[in-house]
Amino acid sequence: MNILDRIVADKRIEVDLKKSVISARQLEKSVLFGRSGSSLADALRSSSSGIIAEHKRRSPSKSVINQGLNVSDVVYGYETAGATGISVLTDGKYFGGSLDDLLLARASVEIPILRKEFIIDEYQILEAKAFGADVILLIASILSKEEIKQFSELAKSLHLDVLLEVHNLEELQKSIMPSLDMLGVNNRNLKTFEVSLDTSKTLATEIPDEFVKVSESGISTTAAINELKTYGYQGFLIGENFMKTENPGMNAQKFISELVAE
Ligand SMILES: O=C(O)c1ccccc1NCC(=O)[C@H](O)[C@H](O)COP(=O)(O)O
Repeated sequence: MNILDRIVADKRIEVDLKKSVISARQLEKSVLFGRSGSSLADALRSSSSGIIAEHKRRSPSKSVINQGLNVSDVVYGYETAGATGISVLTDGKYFGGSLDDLLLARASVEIPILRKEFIIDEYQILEAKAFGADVILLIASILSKEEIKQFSELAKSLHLDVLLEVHNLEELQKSIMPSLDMLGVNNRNLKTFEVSLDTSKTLATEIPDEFVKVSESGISTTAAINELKTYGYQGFLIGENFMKTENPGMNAQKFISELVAE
């Protein structure tokens, strides 16, 4: 079994257990469920940096990245640095994240927040809304076309943006539908962990113009972003490059200042 299959198998067990503790009805009663979110896609269309800065403690490909930081400090640092959006990993077992991280992030920043999660059930979309997210991630390789449609339509009905992630042409072709806002190309193969920015470059022309294009993973230089911009990308998801330092917010500030000055 590859790591992605393992993550998804564990996620199914986790979601079934959670449903028995907090019902969907209870999630819908949360104060944040009624909050009108802000659109990451709109923010990216008018942003000069396009940076979506991620809170990421560890990962299957790198194990520990940075476990000693306070999520509120990190995301506030990102917002102050000029990030256009924030990504918060909520998976516990493989990434050391939690829904509490999402809640604390929501309490700390105004800019759009992406719940970075392996969504395989509508329940997780209700959770995203109840814990303050503005955007959900759907990963094409773990979902059928019907699930992508069902989940993205539910998200839109809750006024959440949808970022659909692909890694190859087949995933892209099966996924294109009007209920998506952003198409993300993950430069990391989630089964082998191989990373290449060429993945974003190759798939760029296949993404219809109505979707905001987001390049994800393995981005560590402003030069890489300037090159990806020539392929039409407006969003750039960066985790490890910021999180591996003592002060991710300060690191992001330096990076974004350099980017917008070029
Ligand atoms: O990052 C991993 O090792 C990973 C492994 C398996 C599934 C997903 C994984 N990462 C999720 C992400 O998409 C990244 O956290 C995100 O794009 C940021 O990437 P990076 O800038 O390379 O940290």
